Amino acid sequence: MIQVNNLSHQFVLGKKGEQRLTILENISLQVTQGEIVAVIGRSGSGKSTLLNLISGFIRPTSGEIIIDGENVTEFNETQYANFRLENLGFIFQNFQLIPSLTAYQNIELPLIFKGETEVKRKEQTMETLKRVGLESYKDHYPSELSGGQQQRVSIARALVSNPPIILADEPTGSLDSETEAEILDFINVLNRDYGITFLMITHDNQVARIAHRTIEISDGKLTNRGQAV
Ligand SMILES: Nc1ncnc2c1ncn2[C@@H]1O[C@H](COP(=O)(O)OP(=O)(O)OP(=O)(O)O)[C@@H](O)[C@H]1O
Repeated sequence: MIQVNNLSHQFVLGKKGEQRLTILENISLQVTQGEIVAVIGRSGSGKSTLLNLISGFIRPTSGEIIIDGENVTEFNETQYANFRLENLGFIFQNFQLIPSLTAYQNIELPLIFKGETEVKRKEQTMETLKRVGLESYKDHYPSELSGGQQQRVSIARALVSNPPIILADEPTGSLDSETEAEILDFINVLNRDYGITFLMITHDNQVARIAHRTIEISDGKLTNRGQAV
């Protein structure tokens, strides 16, 4: 489903680009359909960089990324943006909801970007709101929701266009432990019932608990930690 081959990334620093910082070196990994894979590693080890490379928000110095049989490394920006809309959902630690939009409007956004009709948008947004159990909160603004509810809205936004893969950067990083457990159970259900593949960054053992497999980044390289307990 996601195949990363010999991926390396250097950030170019300095006004004249005189300095190069190697973050990832010859990384290869595979995530198969229906897996929940956790990426762990100390702060600054390159976990977010790996996710940003897979998402196409930054481009690798070398190597290739194949998602669902497509060599996305060869895509131009427009092709990548379209591919993201169809295939990838995103969940972030700080939810990244738009404060001036209601829960409903935040969830509807990817469908507007996809150019769906109003009728289809309404149908899919309402169905997704039900799936995350927030129907009665649809007209609430993010500031009127708890952290867990905000993360549910952001999960709904990731789910609304039915992507086969969700990339999550510390999805429970700003939640208390009880809400974290609830969101993790929910991710587990989405994986089990809908077969959604999750690639999740975490430095939290709780998150690694629901993962089928854990990968560790250290010194720019990967170590596969095998099956989680
Ligand atoms: N745009 C950039 N330009 C230069 N260096 C960057 C850039 N983005 C990240 N870095 C550096 O790359 C390294 C890896 O950053 P990254 O955010 O991928 O780490 P991380 O493992 O996700 O960290 P954390 O757990 O703290 O979120 C860090 O040293 C960071 O300072």
